[in-house]
Amino acid sequence: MKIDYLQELDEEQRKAVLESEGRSLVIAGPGSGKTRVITYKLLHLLMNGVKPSQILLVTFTRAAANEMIERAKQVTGMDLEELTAGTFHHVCNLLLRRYANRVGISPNFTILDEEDSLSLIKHVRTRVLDRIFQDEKEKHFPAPSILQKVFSYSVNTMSSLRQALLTLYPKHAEFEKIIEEIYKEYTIEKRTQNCVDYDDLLSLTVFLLENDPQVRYREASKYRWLLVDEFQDTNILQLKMVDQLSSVHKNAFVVADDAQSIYSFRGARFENVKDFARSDAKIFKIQTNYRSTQRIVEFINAMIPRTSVPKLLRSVKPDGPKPKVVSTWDRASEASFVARQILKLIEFGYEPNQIGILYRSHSHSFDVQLELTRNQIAFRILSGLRFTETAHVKDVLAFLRLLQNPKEKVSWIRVARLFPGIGAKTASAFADHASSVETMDFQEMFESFPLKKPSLSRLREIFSELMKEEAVSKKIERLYESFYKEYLEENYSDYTERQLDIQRLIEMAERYRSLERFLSDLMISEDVNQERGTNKVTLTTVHQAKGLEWDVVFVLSVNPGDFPSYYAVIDGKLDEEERIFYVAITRAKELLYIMRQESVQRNYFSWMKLPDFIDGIPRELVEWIDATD
Ligand SMILES: Nc1ncnc2c1ncn2[C@@H]1O[C@H](COP(=O)(O)OP(=O)(O)OP(=O)(O)O)[C@@H](O)[C@H]1O
Repeated sequence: MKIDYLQELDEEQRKAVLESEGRSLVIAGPGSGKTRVITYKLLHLLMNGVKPSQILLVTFTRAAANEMIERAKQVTGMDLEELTAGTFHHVCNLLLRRYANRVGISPNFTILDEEDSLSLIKHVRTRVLDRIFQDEKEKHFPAPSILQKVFSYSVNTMSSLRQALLTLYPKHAEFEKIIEEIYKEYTIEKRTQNCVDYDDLLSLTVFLLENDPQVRYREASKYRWLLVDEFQDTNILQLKMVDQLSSVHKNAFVVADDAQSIYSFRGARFENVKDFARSDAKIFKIQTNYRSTQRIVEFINAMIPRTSVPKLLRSVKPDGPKPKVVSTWDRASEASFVARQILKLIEFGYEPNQIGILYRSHSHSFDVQLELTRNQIAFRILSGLRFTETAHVKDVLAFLRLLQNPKEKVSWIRVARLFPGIGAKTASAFADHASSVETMDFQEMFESFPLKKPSLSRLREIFSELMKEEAVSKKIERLYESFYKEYLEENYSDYTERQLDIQRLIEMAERYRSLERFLSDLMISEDVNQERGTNKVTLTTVHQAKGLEWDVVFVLSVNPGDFPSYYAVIDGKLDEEERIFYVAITRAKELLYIMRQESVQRNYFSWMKLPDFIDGIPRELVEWIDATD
């Protein structure tokens, strides 16, 4: 039995399993079998006398832990009930149930999920603002979702609220004191209600282990081995936990691909891998790539992020075509190239579900969504809602739909509610009125409505402005500039992404003369996909593609400003952008297309001289395709 399982490992993997002891770091390349190594380490420990109760296995998701345990059960035939396994949050919960009193809560505490925590923040925020501003409304004060992000970032990076605010939302720095007050009251609320949020689970555990040597010793003595997967995405609190819980037996086996650390916005700390390596850890590298063909692996080797531990991946797969860099003219021609190519690939025998379209930002996929729909190619989207379903695109479309059909109630209710002082009741009353009056004229509709409110006058003005514009794109532009841009800033923490979506919608509208045609093209996209089965092309952001793979991968919009993202570059996060690009290209098994648009080079960001990933590609490793005509 022992011989069998070790033979399923290659030499580097076997060495990592057999020779690791004390603090050990397995630096793994993409597609090199990280899961296999950690599972076999677990097996190996169990087969060599370590009891299940002496092992702590920490994974990124609960499902990953379950899979590993199932495999270990199959091979060892052992009962593994006593093994502690799951995410960091799961482990924290177990510990805090035991020692809650020592951190000022009762063991029967309840856990708030993100939505619960958001509503508590909302409640506290209203109370504090009412107290400070009384009747005056402070309309520029950050929304509850922004506060939630700031609080969470500050906990997970162990930085002050001020630092978190300056990093994430410097434009709200003037409200620092009030935000601090809300945070304090939010914390008190949680304590008096005996509940904790996800971030508390981590921070209270670390606080407990750090400040109570007795508990630390008792808990750390239990575990002879700590096994941690996806270590590149841990934050500072999680690193501390690993150190604390391995402080007696000193056996911590962590697996990481530092080049795939892409969650810094959630507080993940890519430096954890380097800090761990520096702390006299034994280092193992696993560098055989079982996923991609030779040419793709050569390309991956050339594109390793500059800040990563050097690795040289070897491929075991037969040779295939070189990755392709395809120049198109703009988003529309990129989309039509991708759709045409997919039709050819399917004709050639590739299954749609073996094709992935990856992008840095959800908005980069809009034109492709439209083009796939036109070509009757079914797709599924992992990266969130279809763009016509996102709240902000729906808002804009509601205005346009009313311009086309002023009788449509749903859209009236939607647009009216965007304005302060208009609640559900007034919105419905106005919608009823608008759909029942004879006239199709907006001004008359507003004039004949008995209730007068400043917000309704503002809405009326907006419609009169929109009527003045002929072109569809100009209508959206006007709406955006005069009202909606500011609305997004005030209501969404991720407003920059949403603003980009609207700009993309404007670009798309530029290709249409008729409003009716534009709206129908956007709306019919739903139907085609619902009719099809599950064999669909996948559209996803690179973040959501983590751990996945496809035979064919298209990476969209590799243009300076799009990918690498403009916002990340100006925030000094180019290194993380390089890692995101690395994750994207390492998902491909056989064919890889890197798409770029020439028109974007020539206007937009060209004067800013933003970094360009295409410049860093060695010419001989790829095939260059000019599809600009
Ligand atoms: N020694 C091996 N021999 C044959 N196949 C292997 C071996 N080790 C791993 N594999 C296979 O390689 C593929 C990639 O493995 P896995 O998905 O675990 O990679 P990974 O390191 O998690 O990749 P990534 O981090 O890029 O998502 C899997 O299909 C796995 O079964």
